[in-house]
Amino acid sequence: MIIAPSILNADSLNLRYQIQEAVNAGIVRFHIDIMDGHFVPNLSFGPQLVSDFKRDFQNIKLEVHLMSNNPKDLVPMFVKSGADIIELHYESMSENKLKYWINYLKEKNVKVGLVLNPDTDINVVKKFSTQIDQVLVMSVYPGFGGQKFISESVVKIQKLKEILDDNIPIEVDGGINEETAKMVINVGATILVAGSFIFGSDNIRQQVNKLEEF
Ligand SMILES: O=C(CO)[C@H](O)[C@H](O)COP(=O)(O)O
Ligand SMILES: [Co+2]
Repeated sequence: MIIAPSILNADSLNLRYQIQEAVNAGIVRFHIDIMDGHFVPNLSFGPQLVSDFKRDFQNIKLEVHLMSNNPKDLVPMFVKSGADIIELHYESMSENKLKYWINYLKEKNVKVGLVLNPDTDINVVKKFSTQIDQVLVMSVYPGFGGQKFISESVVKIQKLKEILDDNIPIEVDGGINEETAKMVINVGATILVAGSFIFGSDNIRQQVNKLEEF
């Protein structure tokens, strides 16, 4: 099981210290939410954050959750910034464009995740399953941290597990806490994104430990 903390709701002015605390608690991968103010009604980080992060935490893997319908400008930027994994929303572009960008990332040796919004049919993954490295199931509507976990996500993950090859891990993003983590792990999720549960507390190590118990 991998825990990928989302720094979306971390304290921007104390980011380095909060990241370091999570690393000290054993975290080896972070989730960077990129919001473009268009595909989702919020703004977050840019490629500079990713390159600074990679410069100062060289052993840490970064997954970029790209919430944008402007892949043409943003995908190359985040490849250049050093992202290890780029996660593209099924809903953000046509299937042909998605195939194009998945191939582009493969050629650049960047791993690819396919992201599904809460209302998206899980069967769409079948069209991409030979090309992707992981699937990210959104358990909230994308755009903001700190939302409530959508409980229907559990059945969705269970069904996705049945149609996906075992070598494609399922990641879950949104509203993850001790209870919801247990629910999604029980049905086959192996990567958990957790934002406010980890950074909304004064004790980051303790929050990481709580999720790592499973
Ligand atoms: O993609 C996201 C929102 O669009 C975030 O990754 C997600 O919301 C994590 O935050 P939290 O754990 O607080 O729900
Ligand atoms: Co995210």
